[in-house]
This record gives sequence, C-alpha cells and structure tokens, in this order.
Amino acid sequence: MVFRRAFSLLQTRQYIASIELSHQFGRLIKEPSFARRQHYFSRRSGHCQAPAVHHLPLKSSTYLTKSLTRQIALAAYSKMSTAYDEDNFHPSPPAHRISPGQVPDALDKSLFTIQVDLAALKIDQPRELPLFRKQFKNDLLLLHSVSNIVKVEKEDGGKKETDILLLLRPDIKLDLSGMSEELRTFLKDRPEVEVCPYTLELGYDFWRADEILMSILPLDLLSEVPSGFTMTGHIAHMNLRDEYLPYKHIIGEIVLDKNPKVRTVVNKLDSIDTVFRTFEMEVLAGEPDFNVEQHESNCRFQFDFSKVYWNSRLHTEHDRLISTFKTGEAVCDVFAGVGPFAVPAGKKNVIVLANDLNKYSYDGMVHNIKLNKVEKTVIPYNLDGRDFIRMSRQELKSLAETKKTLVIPARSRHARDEDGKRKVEVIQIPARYSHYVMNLPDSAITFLDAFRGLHVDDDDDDAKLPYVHVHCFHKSDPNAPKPSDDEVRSALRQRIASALGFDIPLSALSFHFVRAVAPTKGMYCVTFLLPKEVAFAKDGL
Ligand SMILES: C[S@@+](CC[C@H](N)C(=O)[O-])C[C@H]1O[C@@H](n2cnc3c(N)ncnc32)[C@H](O)[C@@H]1O
Repeated sequence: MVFRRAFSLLQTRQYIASIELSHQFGRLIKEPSFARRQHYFSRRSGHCQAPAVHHLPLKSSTYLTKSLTRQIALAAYSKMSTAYDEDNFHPSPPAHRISPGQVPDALDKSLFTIQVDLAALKIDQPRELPLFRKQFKNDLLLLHSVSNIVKVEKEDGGKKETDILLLLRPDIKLDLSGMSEELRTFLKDRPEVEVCPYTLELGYDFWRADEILMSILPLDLLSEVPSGFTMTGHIAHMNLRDEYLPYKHIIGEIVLDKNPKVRTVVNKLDSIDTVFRTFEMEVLAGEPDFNVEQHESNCRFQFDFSKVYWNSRLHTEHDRLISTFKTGEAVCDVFAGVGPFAVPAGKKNVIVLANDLNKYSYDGMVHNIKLNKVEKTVIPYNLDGRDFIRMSRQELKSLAETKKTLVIPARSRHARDEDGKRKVEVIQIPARYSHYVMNLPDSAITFLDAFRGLHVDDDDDDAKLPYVHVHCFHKSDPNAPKPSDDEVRSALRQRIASALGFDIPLSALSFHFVRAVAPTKGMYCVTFLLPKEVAFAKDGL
C-alpha cells in the first residue's frame, strides 16, 4: 500500500520533530500514529483551516533513515517560501538566516514582524458580536493567541470614536470572494455592516521558539531544530549538538524569551562526571543562578543544580518505587542524591536510611529532609555505597533495639483526637529492610557483592529478606541489530549473577525499562529478593 501522507505547511515543522523522535527509537513509522499526531498538532496549534497539503509518496515499508528524514523535512520546508501563504493561513516568520561567522550578539526582534492584509466586518451593533462569532465562526480568523475582535480608535471631526472589527479568514477578500454563502447573504440583507481592510501585524512574541529557530538557522541545520530542554526548577537544561554551538547564545535567548518559567538556560559542556553523575554546564542566557527549587512527589527539593545529580525525567521512576513502599517498612537508599526517593517515602512514614557520597548531595538531602519535615523518618549518611550497605543492617538493628518506635505527629494540624490533641502515629521500627534502592545505573551492579553475608549474624534465617532494586544501563552495539528483550535480560542477569557471586535464575528477576538514554542505551531497574545463598554466605563481609 502506498503511504501517502498529507501534512500542512505549519505541521511540517512538527513533522520534522516527530520523524526525528520516531527515528531515534528506530521504529518504522506507521500510518495510524501519524494520523494521531496530525490530529494532536492541528488541535494544539489551532491552525485547522483548510490546510495546504503535500503528498509524500512514501511506501508503507519506508524506513526513515536520518538522511531521508532530512530530505523530506527540507523539501517540505522549501515550499514555505513566503512568510505568508495566500490561500492557506499558516504564517511563518520571515527568514533571516545567520551563518556561523556572523552570529549577532543579540537577536534583532523587529526582524520577525510580518503584516497580513485581511478583510474585516465593521460591527455597528456591539451587542451582536456574540451572535456573529457563533453564526459565522467558519468565516472568522482562527489563529492561536490572536483575537479576531479588534478595536480601532479613530478621530472623526475632533470626535474620538472606536470601531469594532471582526477579522475574517485571510482567504476572504474585500470583494467578498472566499466567504461562505451564509455570510454573503447576510451582508446583502444588512448593508450597514461594512467589510473593510485591516492589516494584522504578527511580531516576535507571536512565533514559537521552533518557528524562530527555523527562520534563522542555516538550511542544513533545520532537521533537528534544538528548541527542546529539560526543566529543573527555573533552569532549562539543553544538550546542544556540536553543529548548533556557534548559535548557542541566540538559541538560549529564544528559549528564555519563549518560556515564562525559565530564568536560566544552560548547556551541558561535557559528558556526565563518572563519580557523582554531575556535569559541567555553561550559561547560555539569563541569570547565572543554579540554586533551584524543584517540586516532585508532593515534596519540595532545593539544591545547587551545578553540584549535585538531579534528573527531572526520573520522576515516574521515583513515584513507581515509592508506591511499592508501605508505611512502617524500612528502606535503604544507597545512592540517594538529594532525596527524591527518600524524602517522599519518609513523608509516607516509611523509615529510610539514605546515603550519598557527594558532600553537596548529602548537604542537599539534609536540607530537604528539614524542608519537608521528615527528620523523624529519614536518616542521612555520607558514605561510600559499599561501606553503607555493609553497615546498613547493623545500623537499622541498633535503631530498632534502642529506639523501638517512632512517634510521628499527623501531618495535618487538623487531625485531632477526642481530647483535641494532635493525632500521632506510632511506628514500630523493623529490624529488617523491606527494600534496598540502588540508583547509580553506571555501576550499581558492581556494588552487589556487598550483600554477601549481610545477614549471617541473623537469629532467624526464615525471616523475609529485602527486595533489591538495582538500576543499570544496557548498551547495545550500534552496528549490530537491536537486541531482543530476552537478550537484554539475559545479559543483565549475567552481570548481576557475577556481582552477587550466585547464579540467580532469570525467573527470580523482574525487569522494568525506565527510559531510553540514547538510541542504543537503555536504563533498567532490576528487582529481586535478596537470595538466601547471598545473604547468609559465609565468605562475605
Ligand atoms: C544517578 S544518581 C541518583 C540520585 C537519586 N537517587 C535519584 O534518583 O535522582 C546517583 C547518586 O549516587 C551518588 N554516588 C556516586 N558514587 C557513589 C558511591 N560510591 N557511594 C555513594 N553514593 C555515590 C552520586 O553522588 C549521585 O547522587
């Protein structure tokens, strides 16, 4: 079947992004997903009027390689030769392409203004406006963030007057051509409703970041316009590819202008630090302020983004694991960062012993424990992960023996008992952990040997052992076919078995795919009950 995909000029730009996305995941693009995307984009943009279409004669089996993606994108974009398409109103800012040698210090925003000549109805009876808008809605200008009602002040013989204009679709002309029969008949019956000219100005504020970037970047850089970023507090964090670096400050300025919540735009300078998972960053635009406040899992986190690890894309993973922890259970968070697992779990009255080797992460965690009032349930440590696992068992045991219970006031001040006193929850401190969380995907598996013999001093060898949630990356060979799920699982099992010094069967492991970090690199969380053979191994510790 021939895969003929029609898409509008406006949608072309979204199309570039969506092809790129699908390409990254190496999927064959199928017609239904395109249809859904088209629907979404046209709804979102509001540019739904009679779209201009370009038929792409692609076969359904066409695999969109990077170069094909670019060719399609450029072919489609080259059709957007004029800033304003007469028949189909999908405006784009005028092109002012800059080259690497001529990058201006700042963007001249006045260059992005276009004027569009429209026909408008002069409404003599303002109370009729709602009626007009309803009855002739298909004849009216429909453009996101632009009102189709305009008030024009004028002076008539020293007297100030205001005309109310209702802007019509751009393909409707002053001679009434292009309008619906209904409106034409109406105007015949109501000669007092005049059709007059109106010049609409669309300036820098109107265009989206990707539209401006499309109009300034060289043609060969249009296939992956870098308007995407990850937000951490007020910081937009970009990951610009080398070819976009000459334009980095202009790109940063546009991102800053177009996203009201962004105060600082940074670019990652080098690959992630191997020990503490932090990275060097450069400020592209805005204030050089790295102290952020981020909200996640109903908690507030404050930290210096330049000194600690934080990834806003992990929030679903944080929530997923936190939802498996039950009130009164004990959790050991080996690589806790500034507390995205530990603090929300503590808020659920889960007892958490949380550790991070990075002094700044540890300080951030201590701060966030206080900020979220979880001092009773979350205990911070600043140790190496292996040492921490080894002492974790004894630490909880002594806590359970010395403190025995935690008395935690109800979070709500309004939760009162019959005597009017604030309600409290009394929690028995367990002697055993229910969960170990190990989110250091690059190397967490290599710490698993620390579990050998961890329970050897236990009196009761039948008591339930903890779940271990170990995060890890799986990298596949970019030149080989994509590995199957079974192949990935088997490879991860082998690494875990070798670190545990125990041939753990595949059936004892459960695998959760967290996210694709790169086309050939996936992040996983592997969960298993600590095997008895490991916990009671005589050769450990
Ligand atoms: C990927 S981050 C995860 C942080 C947090 N759990 C989260 O989900 O966002 C890994 C953390 O492990 C810490 N870390 C790295 N090596 C460590 C080690 N040997 N012992 C303890 N913590 C370590 C880093 O400082 C970093 O905060």
